[in-house]
Amino acid sequence: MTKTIVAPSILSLDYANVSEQLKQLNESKAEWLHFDVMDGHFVPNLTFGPDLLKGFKKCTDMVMDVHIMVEDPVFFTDVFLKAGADILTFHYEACKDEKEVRMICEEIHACHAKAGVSVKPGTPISVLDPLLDVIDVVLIMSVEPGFGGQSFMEDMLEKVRYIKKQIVEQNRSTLIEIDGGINADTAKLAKAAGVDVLVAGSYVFRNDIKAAVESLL
Ligand SMILES: O=C(CO)[C@@H](O)[C@H](O)COP(=O)(O)O
Repeated sequence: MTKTIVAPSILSLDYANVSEQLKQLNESKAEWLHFDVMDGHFVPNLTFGPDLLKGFKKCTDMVMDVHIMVEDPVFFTDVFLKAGADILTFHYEACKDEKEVRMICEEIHACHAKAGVSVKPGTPISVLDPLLDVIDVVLIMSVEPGFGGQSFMEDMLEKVRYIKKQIVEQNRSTLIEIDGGINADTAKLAKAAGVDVLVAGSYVFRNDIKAAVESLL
């Protein structure tokens, strides 16, 4: 059986209680911290900038899994790599063409970070087939990006099964990450379909953090 990684999404963190929640995260089995960057254009919400990422990096050794939901991935890639992203995931839909996706992934690699590419629910996952050689993490959105607390779209599991098959056939080590509506029940479905990394926001932060993380593994 392959190992599952849990990546709590700080979108749902209680910002009146940050240090206590970070302490609990550091004591939990979560290995990645999912940092959602939204520009108010690509998605209808506005979130965090690079200074916050720098701050979090000082408080935890967790892998910084930065997901940029932005219209201009070229500009923001550079900004968040400099701020310390370990994994930088951008959206396929925000790129002009396949060539641009490849170029951004190569820029991320040149900064010794891992490259992730995400697809919204309406985008066919097969668009990533010819790009798997440069993608370290495929991030499948299982809700419309923008907000935490939405319901899991079960039909996204078909995308997981499809891309898993491609990864195996192409003999790649690309990880599959899923984001949106993850709880103990949907995590089981996602893992059975082939997901390696579970992003969970409201489920983790609305419950006992350590127990919630453990229930996803
Ligand atoms: O990127 C997003 C939403 O756009 C996610 O990372 C959410 O933060 C996940 O939240 P839950 O669905 O787990 O509450």
